Formats: sequence, structure tokens, C-alpha cells
Amino acid sequence: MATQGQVITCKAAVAWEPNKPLVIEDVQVAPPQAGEVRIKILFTALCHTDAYTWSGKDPEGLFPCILGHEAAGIVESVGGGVTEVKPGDHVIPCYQAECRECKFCKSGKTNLCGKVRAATGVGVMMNDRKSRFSINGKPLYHFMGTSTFSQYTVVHDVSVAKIDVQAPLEKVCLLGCGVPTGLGAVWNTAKVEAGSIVAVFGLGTVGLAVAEGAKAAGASRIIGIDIDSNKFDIAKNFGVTEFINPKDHDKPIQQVIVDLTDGGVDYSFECIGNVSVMRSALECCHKGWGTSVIVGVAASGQEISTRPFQLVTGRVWKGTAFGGFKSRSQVPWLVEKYMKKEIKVDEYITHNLTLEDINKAFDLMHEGGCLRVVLSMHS
Ligand SMILES: NC(=O)c1ccc[n+]([C@@H]2O[C@H](COP(=O)([O-])OP(=O)(O)OC[C@H]3O[C@@H](n4cnc5c(N)ncnc54)[C@H](O)[C@@H]3O)[C@@H](O)[C@H]2O)c1
Ligand SMILES: N[C@@H](CCC(=O)N[C@@H](CSCO)C(=O)NCC(=O)O)C(=O)O
Ligand SMILES: [Zn+2]
Ligand SMILES: [Zn+2]
Repeated sequence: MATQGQVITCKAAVAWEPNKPLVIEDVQVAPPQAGEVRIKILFTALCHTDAYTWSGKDPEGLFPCILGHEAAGIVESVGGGVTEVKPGDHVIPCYQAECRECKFCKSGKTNLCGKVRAATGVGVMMNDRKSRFSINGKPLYHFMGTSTFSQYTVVHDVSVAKIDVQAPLEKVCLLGCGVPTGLGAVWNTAKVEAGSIVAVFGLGTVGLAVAEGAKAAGASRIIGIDIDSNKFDIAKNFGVTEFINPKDHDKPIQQVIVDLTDGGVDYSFECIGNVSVMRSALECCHKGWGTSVIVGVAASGQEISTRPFQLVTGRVWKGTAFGGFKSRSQVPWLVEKYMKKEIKVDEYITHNLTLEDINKAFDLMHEGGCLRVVLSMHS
């Protein structure tokens, strides 16, 4: 039966309130309006950021909402004026849009895009400032402009990357967030050079992708720091050469690293979202040139601090969103790199479940050894 132009009723995991179990509900998904695309989501993974917003600590977190932002699917229908994708195209929804027209997109200096950010930050679509999701007339907020914990979602056309139809969607869904973020933090934001010494704080998917990117860039040492020693074995496969569990040391972790590296690392990456670790990551950098990149997302009210002397003496503090990748242009390129076996994806998937098991999937995220859980949305 043709669904184009019709409201679709489908299953979605609804976050009614912060921290309360998600509820699988029948939700109504309105047809896409001008400049919008309705996508049948086939697979979605869970990222730490979903757990963060669900926790209620995200100042942009609005409830009730449909979370999820690391997914892949097939275009079901498009609204007026949409020219770059059509029904049947295989796509990855991108929370970081790329309109190619705004001040940000044209700057050549950033991957951030200003076209739809104001709407996605308040959980609505730009066209009419309303949601396309509802339950019996009661609207549900969108999340990050993606809301992939739904069998169907509506996104802005500037937030859709069209990918190779041959790519396995159950794998490349990961290219919607965590893996590109880690790789890009190294390649685009830090621009790590061959021979560099790198420290990675947090060895979840994002941190391991940093390690993978650093290895590809020719780093000579990649020091992995995590409080979960279960991560150490798996991290070797991603290029980590040395491991430190801060719990095994009495000294501040930055001092431990400075002592191990003749004055500090060339590059460090914070992939946790902990502001005190962000300070350690900066302060373990070498005087004169060490650069620290903040990747982790910290809660509302959290602030970073250090002695300004750390920067006066040449250390550089940076941050990255989606690893600096231009989403619509570069996600298809990352998919091609995966197809050519030039980047890992399968190796980050430790669990496969179905949408019904989404609460179990969030529980697994907090267990040792878990990287990405991929949910099949229609089985
Ligand atoms: N900037 C971006 O564009 C972007 C994109 C994706 C994710 N993120 C953020 O990156 C972070 C990592 O995401 P993820 O999905 O890999 O998360 P994750 O939960 O899978 O991994 C975090 C890792 O940090 C470790 N850890 C926790 N506290 C620690 C501590 N005090 N010291 C050392 N290790 C510690 C955990 O054991 C875990 O291995 C999150 O904050 C997420 O919100 C940011
Ligand atoms: N609403 C959050 C912002 C969180 C945040 O920084 N998000 C990252 C992506 S995390 C993906 O897992 C990001 O891209 N930020 C840039 C942007 O949101 O435009 C908060 O306010 O804490
Ligand atoms: Zn994410
Ligand atoms: Zn733009």
C-alpha cells in the first residue's frame, strides 16, 4: 500500500520523562513537508549522547521525545522542493546538517551548519516549527533533527546523506555518529602527524575510533586511559599501544602521562564528557605545542578549568562536533572507505537487539566490554 502523503502509524521508543524507561508506542508520523524527507529507519545504534539527553542533564533535552541519532534507512517519501534524494535511496540521517549555503557552510572553517540548528535544538521542524510525531494528537519532540528510535522519521533534506545502495545498513548506521567523530577528531580537528604521541581518554566507540584514526595517521604511541579495564584487550585491535587505568595510580593521571612521555603527549582527546578528565587531558600535553581536543559532551552546569599558564605556555585546547566532517559530503565517502575495508565498523558492534529491547540496550551500554548496540527496527 502506498504510504506517500499519508500519516504512517508505526512503532517508536518514546522517552516520556527523563530517566524513566522508554516505552514502545504506536506513533503517528506525518508526511514530509517542503524541504523534508521521511525515512524508514532499518537500523539504529545507541550513542552515549542519547543516554545523556535521556538523563535529563542536556539543556536541550525536551520531553516527551523520540531519541536516537546513529542510524541508516531508506527514503520513503520526500516533500516539495527536495531534489537530492528520492524514495528508495539508502541514506544516513545526519544530526549535523550541511546546507552548503549558510555562513557556516560557506566559511570553509567549520562543519557546523546554521540552516536548521535553531529548530533541531528545540525539537521541531523548521517549516512550521512543529513536530511530525504525535500520539493520538499529542505532539512528541524530535531529537537532534534525527529521532531514529522510530521505524519512520522525518528530517530536513539538508540532514540526509545518500549512500551506496550496496552498503550493509546494519553496519554503516554507525557512520551516523561515533566512528566519524573519533576519526575526524584526529584527521580534521587535531590533524595528527606521523610519529606523534597520542593519549585517548575513554575507550568507548568514540575513543577507539580516535585510536584507529591516530594509528592510520602514523602515531608512534597511542596511550589509552579508561577506568574499565575490560576495554584494554579490545582496544589493542584499534591501535592502542599502552594502557593506563587511573584507579591503579595515586598521582594525578596527567602527571603519570607526563612522566611516561618525556614531558607530555603531542595530542590528547577527551572522549568521556567528564570536565575533570578534560583538565587532565589538557595538562598531560607537552609544553609549547601539545593540543587537546574535547570530544565528550558534559552536562548542563559543568565547566572546564585550568591555570591560564597551561595555555600561555603553548598548549592548545580545542573541541570537535562530528569530528569536523561535512556530513552530506563526507558520510558517503566514509561509507566508501568502509566498503573498501579502509576503516573499521563491524568491530565496534558488540551487540545486536531489536527495537523492543531498547531499554536492555541502554543497560548494556553501562556494562563492561560494550561498545555499540545495534537495534533492528522492523524484526
Ligand atoms: N563531539 C561530538 O560530536 C560527539 C559525538 C559522539 C559522542 N560524543 C560524546 O563522546 C563521549 C563518548 O561517547 P561514547 O559513545 O564513546 O561513550 P561510551 O560511554 O561508550 O565510552 C566512554 C568510555 O569512557 C570511560 N570512562 C568513564 N569515566 C571515565 C574516567 N573518569 N576516566 C577514564 N575513562 C572513563 C568508560 O569506561 C567508557 O569506556 C560521550 O560524552 C558522548 O556524548 C561527542
Ligand atoms: N544539547 C547538548 C549538545 C550536545 C553536543 O555537543 N552535541 C554534539 C554531538 S554529540 C553526538 O553524539 C554536537 O555536534 N554539538 C554541536 C551542535 O549541537 O551543534 C548540550 O547542550 O549539552
Ligand atoms: Zn552520538
Ligand atoms: Zn549550512
